[in-house]
Amino acid sequence: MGHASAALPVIDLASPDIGAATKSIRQALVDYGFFYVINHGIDDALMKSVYAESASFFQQPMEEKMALHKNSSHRGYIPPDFEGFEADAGGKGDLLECFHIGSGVDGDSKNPVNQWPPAERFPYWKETMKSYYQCAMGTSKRILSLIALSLDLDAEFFKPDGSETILRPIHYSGRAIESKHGSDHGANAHTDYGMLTLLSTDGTPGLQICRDKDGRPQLWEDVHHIDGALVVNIGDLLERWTNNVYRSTLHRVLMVGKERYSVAFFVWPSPDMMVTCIESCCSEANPPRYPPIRSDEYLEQRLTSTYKYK
Ligand SMILES: O=C(O)CCC(=O)C(=O)O
Ligand SMILES: [Fe+2]
Repeated sequence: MGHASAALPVIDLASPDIGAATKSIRQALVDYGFFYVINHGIDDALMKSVYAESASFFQQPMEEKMALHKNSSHRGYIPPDFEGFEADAGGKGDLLECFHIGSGVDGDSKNPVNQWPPAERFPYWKETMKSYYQCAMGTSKRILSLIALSLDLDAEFFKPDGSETILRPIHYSGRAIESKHGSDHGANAHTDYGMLTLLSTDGTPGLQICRDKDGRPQLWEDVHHIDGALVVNIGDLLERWTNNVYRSTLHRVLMVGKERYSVAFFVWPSPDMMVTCIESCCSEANPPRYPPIRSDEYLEQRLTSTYKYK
């Protein structure tokens, strides 16, 4: 693609050497805000089923998909050109289409906000997505323990309870559709908002990171695909929590003239968690840059400025 490839570290989640894994994660998050994980515990067969279900949903006519249009709980189908990421240059929409599935997948009847494709036509959709959600949550917790240890915190510090976590199957058509904002990117340059993102792709290239968002010209590096590995990155909330010691890195997805599927999993802390500068990330010489904020307040602020829906 004519770009340099990012030399992201590969973290082996099955390694018994926790000290070494913790050290590599720290370095990765200081340098890139991104890394790969292998031996992550998500079964290959499950992964394939998620892609198969995702493809069968997105291949439907637009009217069928729009019947599950994103609701006021931000769950459901999001058509192309709908999101306007704050970080993008001219308010252009993304060409991707995606589907948001949140908690409540664990049978939480207090939170019945998810939408599901009709079971007659999609008999395995819900079960498949539920299984993936649970596996990805397990993997995320293991990664978050290592991140906590890398910050001299208790391994259980981040305690995601899943209530704000989102599973998001994504489809890029590969065609440059007629966009009302003139976008030509699958996903425009953005940072993720939350704590941690787990990303799986079908191997089609397009994902790029920019380590210095203020550099001109911006330098973009390809994140190449490693079979069986997941890409992990942190979001703005964790950057803020670490007083900018760990980086929430700008990334985007270019259209390469080929259809592309990916599956993102965005992990948030519990809604009532106070995000207060982590002790090992500040000192007298480097005082906290941000006031404390509740995790749910921060999420609300970010969502309100991203989505144009009413
Ligand atoms: O599809 C991808 O590879 C990246 C998606 C992404 O960055 C996002 O959904 O936030
Ligand atoms: Fe992202």
